[in-house]
Amino acid sequence: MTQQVPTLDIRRFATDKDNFVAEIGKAYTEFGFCGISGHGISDAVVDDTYSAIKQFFALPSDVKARYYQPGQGGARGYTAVGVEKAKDSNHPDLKEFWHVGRELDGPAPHPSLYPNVWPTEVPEFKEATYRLFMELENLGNRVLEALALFLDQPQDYFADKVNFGNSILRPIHYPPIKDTTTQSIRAGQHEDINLITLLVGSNEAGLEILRRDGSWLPVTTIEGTIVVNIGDMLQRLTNHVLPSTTHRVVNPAGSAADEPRYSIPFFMHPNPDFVIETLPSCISADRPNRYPEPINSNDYLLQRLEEIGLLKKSEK
Ligand SMILES: O=C(O)CCC(=O)C(=O)O
Ligand SMILES: [Fe+2]
Repeated sequence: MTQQVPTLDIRRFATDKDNFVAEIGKAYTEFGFCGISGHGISDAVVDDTYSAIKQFFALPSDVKARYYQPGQGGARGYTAVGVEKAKDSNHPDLKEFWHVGRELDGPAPHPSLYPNVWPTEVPEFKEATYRLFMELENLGNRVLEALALFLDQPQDYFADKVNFGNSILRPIHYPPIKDTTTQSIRAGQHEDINLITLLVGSNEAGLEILRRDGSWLPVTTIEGTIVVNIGDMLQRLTNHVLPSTTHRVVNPAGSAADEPRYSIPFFMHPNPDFVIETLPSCISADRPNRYPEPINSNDYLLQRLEEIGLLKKSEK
């Protein structure tokens, strides 16, 4: 059977709400991933961000390294190749990345909402990436509204749980692969930690999701589609009604290994003090509560950052 991650036009959430909610729910229960078209984020916003991040990643390593922020678990600024690895893997991922967090008007409502740092070498970096951050957050809020209805919650269920979310935009550069005998891959198989992830740039080959039968399914979407997937925090909140699907980015074969790959996931997080407690509507006789112990989102995040090598025990 040929399978493909479905794509849905989010404009139908306004015009054909009930069917849209049922279809997005089906896409996520089956795949944990769904392509979103009709999102209204312009090519210019995306292109400006790609142009800025490519300029940054092209800088000398020692210049980039100055933007590493010790003790934050990579929460803001730059993280070099060889630092992050998938949980339970011994081989670090073949990628470097930058994290943009939420800009705040006043004092941070939680210490984990660190201030941003910006690369002075690329003056347009801040405006371009933060514009994309805001537009993706907007889109993420609409996806969460649809998911709230699918979960028998009020449409605005997530609104006051994500308004100070510790969300991050992660521009990633996967450099050309020089050592083709490496045991590492671009991104080892993993599940995302957060509520939902919105991925811009999924048109480039490499992303694959793990199906229940153990096979890997490449995610291919048409240009302009934003891929949105469920992370572990939402999987936990929904008692696995919405599954967080394992995925990876594989190394390209042949001469394609000489080409870099760029992508920009936006990890949407709840407010740091949000307590993840299984939704009663997701518990039944057939689906007993897997998580009787609620957990604070920030504690959950710190535990997970340590597992993937971004935070050392002593820094917690
Ligand atoms: O680069 C991609 O396509 C996916 C990246 C990813 O899965 C991640 O950073 O969590
Ligand atoms: Fe991921």
